[in-house]
Amino acid sequence: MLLAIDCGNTNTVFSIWDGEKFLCTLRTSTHHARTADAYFTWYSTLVKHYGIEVDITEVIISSTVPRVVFNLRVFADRFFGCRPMVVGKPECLLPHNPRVDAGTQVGPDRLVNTAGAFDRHGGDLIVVDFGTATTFDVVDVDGAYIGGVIAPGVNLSVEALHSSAAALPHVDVTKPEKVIGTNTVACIQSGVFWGYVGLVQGICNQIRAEYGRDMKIIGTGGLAPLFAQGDVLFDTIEDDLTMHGLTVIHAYNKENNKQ
Ligand SMILES: Nc1ncnc2c1ncn2[C@@H]1O[C@H](COP(=O)(O)OP(=O)(O)O)[C@@H](O)[C@H]1O
Ligand SMILES: CC(C)(COP(=O)(O)O)[C@@H](O)C(=O)NCCC(=O)O
Ligand SMILES: [K+]
Repeated sequence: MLLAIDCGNTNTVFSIWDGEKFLCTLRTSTHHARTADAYFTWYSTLVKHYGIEVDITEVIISSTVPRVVFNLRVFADRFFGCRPMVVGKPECLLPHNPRVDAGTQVGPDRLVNTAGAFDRHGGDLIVVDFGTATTFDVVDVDGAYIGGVIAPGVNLSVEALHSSAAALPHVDVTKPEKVIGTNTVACIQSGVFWGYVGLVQGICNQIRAEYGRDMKIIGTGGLAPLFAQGDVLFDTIEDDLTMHGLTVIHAYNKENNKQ
């Protein structure tokens, strides 16, 4: 069985696969100081709770936080006796190499999103990932990541307003009924929600114009479903895109990586 780990700046998600069959997803917050033993305590409690028979033999990791990889490697080695594949390391092959400026360390989550999206949809894509940052990943016709956009994440913007303006409270991001807010909370919600709708539409239009071909837009990440409500921002929303990408890269390495 495969354990696929997607570690973002906010959340760490484990998903367990028996061949092509998806078994379960486990989610915790990301902390670089969490030890291998702490991961195992959390993991085994949940697996027991769900009553799943699990026998992990392989592990693949994508992490936007480099420091967590050490403890996840120890976790894989100590409890499953295996050496994980780590996306972004030279020994982990990608189905298509990115075409970006020399020396650029592309976020592994973006490489994984690209692989997952190309496997499902073919090329000419924009993947919009509403994580800690809001990223736009452009997938070329042949499946290569060719760059994109990094914008501040939705929750980061909310926190920045609250921490820098004394009279502004922290608000939950929801879709407001009206654009013109008639109280402080409604005004902030409107600014964040409609601001991001405009940001996504504007950036996707400009990417399309610069790229010069029609492109499909795929939404993913924690807050994507919120932005799908009623507005035609995406062609599809796929919460499992990063996990799917990890299984694609894992299978590609099994087939092509003989080291
Ligand atoms: N199901 C959800 N509903 C609402 N907010 C969510 C949900 N899942 C994640 N979030 C929030 O969305 C943001 C991005 O989450 P996530 O995609 O897990 O980020 P990352 O991959 O950067 O760790 C976080 O601030 C998180 O609190
Ligand atoms: C842009 C990101 C911070 C997004 O991370 P996330 O929001 O998923 O935690 C991450 O992909 C990253 O650290 N990228 C490195 C720079 C780059 O991709 O060009
Ligand atoms: K992410």
